[in-house]
Amino acid sequence: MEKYSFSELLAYQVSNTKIVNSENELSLILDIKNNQNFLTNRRMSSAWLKAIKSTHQRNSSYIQHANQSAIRLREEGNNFYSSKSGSKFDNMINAAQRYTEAIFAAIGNTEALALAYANRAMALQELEYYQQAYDDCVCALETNHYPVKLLHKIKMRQAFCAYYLKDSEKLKKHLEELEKITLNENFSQRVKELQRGLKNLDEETKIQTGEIINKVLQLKESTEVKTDTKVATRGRYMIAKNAIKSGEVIFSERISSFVPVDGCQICQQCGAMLIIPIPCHDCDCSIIYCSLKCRRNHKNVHQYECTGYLCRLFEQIGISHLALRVVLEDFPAILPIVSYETDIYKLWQTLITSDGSLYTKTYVNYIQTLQMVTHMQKMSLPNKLWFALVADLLVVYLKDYTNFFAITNKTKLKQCDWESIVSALIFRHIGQFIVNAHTCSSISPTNYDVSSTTNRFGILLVPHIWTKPFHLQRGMLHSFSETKDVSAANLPYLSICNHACGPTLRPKFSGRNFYALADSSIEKGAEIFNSYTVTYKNSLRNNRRAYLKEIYHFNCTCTYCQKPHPDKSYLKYHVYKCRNPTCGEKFVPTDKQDVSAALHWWQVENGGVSCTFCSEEQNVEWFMKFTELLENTNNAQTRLELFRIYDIVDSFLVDFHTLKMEMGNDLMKMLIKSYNAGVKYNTFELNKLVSILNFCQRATIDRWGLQSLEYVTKMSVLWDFIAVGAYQSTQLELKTMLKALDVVSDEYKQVFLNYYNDYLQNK
Ligand SMILES: C[S@@+](CC[C@H](N)C(=O)[O-])C[C@H]1O[C@@H](n2cnc3c(N)ncnc32)[C@H](O)[C@@H]1O
Repeated sequence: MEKYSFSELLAYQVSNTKIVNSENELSLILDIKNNQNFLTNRRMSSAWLKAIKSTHQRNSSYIQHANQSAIRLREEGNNFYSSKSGSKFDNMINAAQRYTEAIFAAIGNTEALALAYANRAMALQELEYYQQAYDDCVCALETNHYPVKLLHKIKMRQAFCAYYLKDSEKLKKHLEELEKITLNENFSQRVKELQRGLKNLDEETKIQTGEIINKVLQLKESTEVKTDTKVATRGRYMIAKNAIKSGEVIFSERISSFVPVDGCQICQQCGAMLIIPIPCHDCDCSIIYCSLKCRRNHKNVHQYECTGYLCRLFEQIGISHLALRVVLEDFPAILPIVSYETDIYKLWQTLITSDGSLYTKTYVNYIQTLQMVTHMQKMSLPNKLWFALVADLLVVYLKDYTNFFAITNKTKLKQCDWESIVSALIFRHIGQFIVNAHTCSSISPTNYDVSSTTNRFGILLVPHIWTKPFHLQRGMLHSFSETKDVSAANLPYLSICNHACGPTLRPKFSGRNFYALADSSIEKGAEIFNSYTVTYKNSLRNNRRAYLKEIYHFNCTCTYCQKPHPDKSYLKYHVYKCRNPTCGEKFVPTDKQDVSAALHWWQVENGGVSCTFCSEEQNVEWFMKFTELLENTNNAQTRLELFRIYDIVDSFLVDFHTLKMEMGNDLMKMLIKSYNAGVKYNTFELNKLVSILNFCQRATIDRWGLQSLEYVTKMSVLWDFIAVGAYQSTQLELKTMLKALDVVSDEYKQVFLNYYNDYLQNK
């Protein structure tokens, strides 16, 4: 079986299942079960899962090699820890980074792992990450391989961390533990010091960590849900109950379930990105947490997913992972309410019919998910079968590798019926998430790959950018000048919003909290629109329409799509002035085959652009030259040439042209790097720099608005130039820029605010 890939397995099973169309998810699952090839398919699924599991089984030479790597990395960390040269802070960062790599390299429950955690705790304490250091001590002890002779050291570290965290309860406990150990003079002295500290600790000032991001916030009073009875496809929609001002929160919602995308390094429980990772060794460090608290809170889910992560199952199933996650998180809560049912069909109706008894229990979150729209019925039978068989495969996984179905033991239905129900629920959620899942975007580090499988220590442990926890070095805010999709989430209330190509809301994702901010002033009674795709300022109507029709099954008739020139707002970012002296017309490149490629010719190999009036091919050699020169901005001559090219193209690329903005942004990023490397700019260069920065700001606001991640990432470069004294902003400008941070997650906002307070507010 191991020679089959996931898609080959599914394709074979689909071709092997001869059934007619069914009316709902449960009937299709039951039809599949009654099919004559069902047992063969099931055996294949089991064998395939077994095969991928054995592929990831570690042999003894792997284990030996892993432990050796862990020891070597820890020693590298020790060298940094005891280094006397260079900045102490960066040495500690480097040490903690190597210890983290040692943690990832080590095998679970070994001395190598215990020591890697214990040593990281030591570096993190120096770096003043006290809660993380405390958690590391616990992780070291949990391995049951921490050397007994060193126990006093780790207990002492816990006591110190507890003291700094102002946690008198824990401090007391660790002091009592230390009193039972025979200590030398030095350690006894430290215990006395801590005993004095305990007396002074004020319980009320206990530091709360990780709480901001975890606070449950739900705000829905300003909105109301209606149902369109005239245009059936529009279904439910949301309106504003009161007038809402631009930038205000329209509603907020707790993300009920999410899964990281592309192995993004985020805490599986709270979604935080700025973390010192604690991996799960049982699944080969495939997932991480920001704290032991999050690991504890996620246990009810991870106990069922750990083996799946170990054998890389979830990487292969895309959005179906979110469907499984929702069942794992939400199904156990409704089980006691529906466990009286003796008939599987009736049970299914209770689950999916909104006038059923379950739906009177408004406190049950899962019912909001169960109500979400699905277009599964509109899919072709082979497509439906594919998803149904993925759901069945996941049930086989739960059966073979977890004790998930033990929760159904004391119910009236048989386990095989519950298997069908769970399969049908996963299948239903897959259909729902095709049109309801939300992609969470976040600011992301530029010099650290958050999806890397080799570097998994996290941006907080990258040297030469931080001065203390969450405070950056001057000129280093551009380390956060990119955005990335980090997770796929279930947000049933946001899912009620219908689509418009110019949305009324701006999403803000912060850990597990979601906020819908008003894009502009909203009148009482106006509909709240989300955008399911790229907005009208960033895409062509036909492309959007085709996508919305194919995935969401409706024809977009929003005000932007109905305008006489629906692409005008987008094409204005692609206007050229013909270089042919006898022509000189303004034109937008076009191509019958592929308009997008014609508009973005610089991203296409050997791409070029021709005037649509005189057909003259325009000279674009400068673009290659510009890109090449960007590599060497430390050189004064190169910079002069870059500014010269930028000036020349200014008259060719009209107004807020996309390419002119991209070139400006790239140039600014390279120039701040050069500045940090010691390059000083003369007055001519500073003037150029200011004018390009101004242009990029205006162009970004025109296209994405001030409250957008796009703007904040550009602002990060601008703030660097302000911080180093190369650009001056008025107080009003600074205030406006601070407002833009409303759209950023709380953890990144804190980094930006710290930067502002450290380097900008007195400029
Ligand atoms: C995320 S749901 C939105 C909420 C949905 N109306 C409901 O009743 O739950 C997406 C689905 O709503 C419908 N929809 C969303 N926006 C629409 C629009 N502008 N016009 C028509 N139908 C729309 C489509 O059926 C689409 O697949």
